[in-house]
Amino acid sequence: MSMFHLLQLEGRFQDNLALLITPLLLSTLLVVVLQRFGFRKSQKLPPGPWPWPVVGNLFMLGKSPHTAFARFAEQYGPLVYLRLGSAHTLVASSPALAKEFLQTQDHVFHARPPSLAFTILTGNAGVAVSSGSTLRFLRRICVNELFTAKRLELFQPMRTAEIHAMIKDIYVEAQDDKVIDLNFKLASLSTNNITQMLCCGVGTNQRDTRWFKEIVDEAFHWFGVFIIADYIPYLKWVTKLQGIDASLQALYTKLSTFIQQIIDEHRRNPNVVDNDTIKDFVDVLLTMPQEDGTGHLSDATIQAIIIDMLTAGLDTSYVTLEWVMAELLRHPDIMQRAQKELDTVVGTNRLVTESDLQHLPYLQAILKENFRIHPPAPIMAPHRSIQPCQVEGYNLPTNTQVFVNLWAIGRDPNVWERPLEFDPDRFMQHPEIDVHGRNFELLPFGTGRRACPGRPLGILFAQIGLANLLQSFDWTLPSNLQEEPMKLDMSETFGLTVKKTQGLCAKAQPRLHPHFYH
Ligand code: HEM
Repeated sequence: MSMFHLLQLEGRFQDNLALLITPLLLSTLLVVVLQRFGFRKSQKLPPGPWPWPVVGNLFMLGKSPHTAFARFAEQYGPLVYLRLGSAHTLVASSPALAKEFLQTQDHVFHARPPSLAFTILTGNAGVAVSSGSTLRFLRRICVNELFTAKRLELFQPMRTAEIHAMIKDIYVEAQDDKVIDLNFKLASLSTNNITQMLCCGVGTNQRDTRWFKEIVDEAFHWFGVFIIADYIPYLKWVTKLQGIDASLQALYTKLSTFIQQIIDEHRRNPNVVDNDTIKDFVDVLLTMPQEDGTGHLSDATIQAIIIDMLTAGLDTSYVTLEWVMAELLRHPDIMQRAQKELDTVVGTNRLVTESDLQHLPYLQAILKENFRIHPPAPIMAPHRSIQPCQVEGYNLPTNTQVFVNLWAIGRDPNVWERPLEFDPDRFMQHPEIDVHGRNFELLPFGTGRRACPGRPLGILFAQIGLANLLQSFDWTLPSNLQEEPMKLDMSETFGLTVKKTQGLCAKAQPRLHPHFYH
């Protein structure tokens, strides 16, 4: 999760600029004086571009903040100071600085900046907007109850059934020589997998999961809208005038009403709780006590956790598979080597299973390489300091927000040899580098108190999804690109997660005996 909901730019800032001009001009005179002669003069700050009055450096971010941040790092060094509206902002673009903010000073930088969209859409509860003891409590639930190895194993039949259904679908289309819309197939797979595990394990149907995707897409739209009040709080009234609060409230009502129906349904028909019965997360959450150890979690808290997981988990999971398939289509030699590994370890007389994954080091190296060059959440989600602190000799005030630019670190020639080359062998030579938050040069899931709680599922889903796609089919690009695969368009669209601008399409040739596809 990427969870750029807390940044909310997606390039729409410029589109909304006209709406903001009048209030900005009115405010400028006052703020320019405070800004020029206030904070910046009294503090020695890291280098960075000069901020404009009121808006600061916001307008310099354009449609791809991660690449703009990388350009600033080239110009000013790995620690850059920006002013986004009135928010003191740092961008960290080196493994050493990632370690400083996410490990050494994790106790200071573990809060999140305020976000109107996220506050309203989660009912101001849940993991992403919490802090202090509530945050610790909710994260304990995620780590100790929801994403445990045992729980993930219980959901294995569901995951396998969904993946096999997708493989069968692709087989049918491949028989008709159709070009496969991988973007759509992978997004549907991720939606079904996550919604079933969260709350649709029982009692709901395909219509419900499709509905989820629609409403989550609507929420994503809002996470991508630039909301001026997040950056310049005294302009809250502009946001109200634009009707943003009301629209967000209406969406929240729709989302929470639907999830409440699911909670009520689970309450009426509780699933048997034992090792042989698959329970979804709502079932688990209904049994959990409150923070003080009494009673049960409130419905509002359960709703917020489910909304957190939906928004953070759906897109991150499928874009990982889409980017890695795009890289493999550009590098047929790497795809063939991964298939050879599958044929050697698993063979062609049975389908790959999750227990095979640990024996597939090259497949794992491919995914690490993909996380390096295409981190789904390229600037993570912003962290905010809860007290004044010192970093590299600079005195930073409370409420300084920091972005760790994973995208820039992954492409930095000082960190990686030939950084723009897709070469999984770098991780075959260094298998000790993993994505579990111990190696600061590769942090696709973050690390520390705010690290992604869904990491075990994110990794598992990517590995088993990729293994099945490669074992079941030979993949090639559509005919116009077959001769020159490197011409495949790899442009990115920034948002909650960075997506391929053009959804991936490819041709599939079955590799296994036909009975495996039925
Ligand atoms: C490939 C898949 C995924 C990637 C790359 C990913 C990445 C991330 C990153 C970078 C963060 C922010 C970490 C930070 O700020 O320090 C995050 C947060 C989060 N992720 Fe994931 N994620 C993935 C899948 C998932 C899944 C499947 C779920 C749940 C179903 C999930 C739930 C969350 C939640 C709830 C947070 C917020 C944590 C907090 O604010 O304390 N993620 N994720």
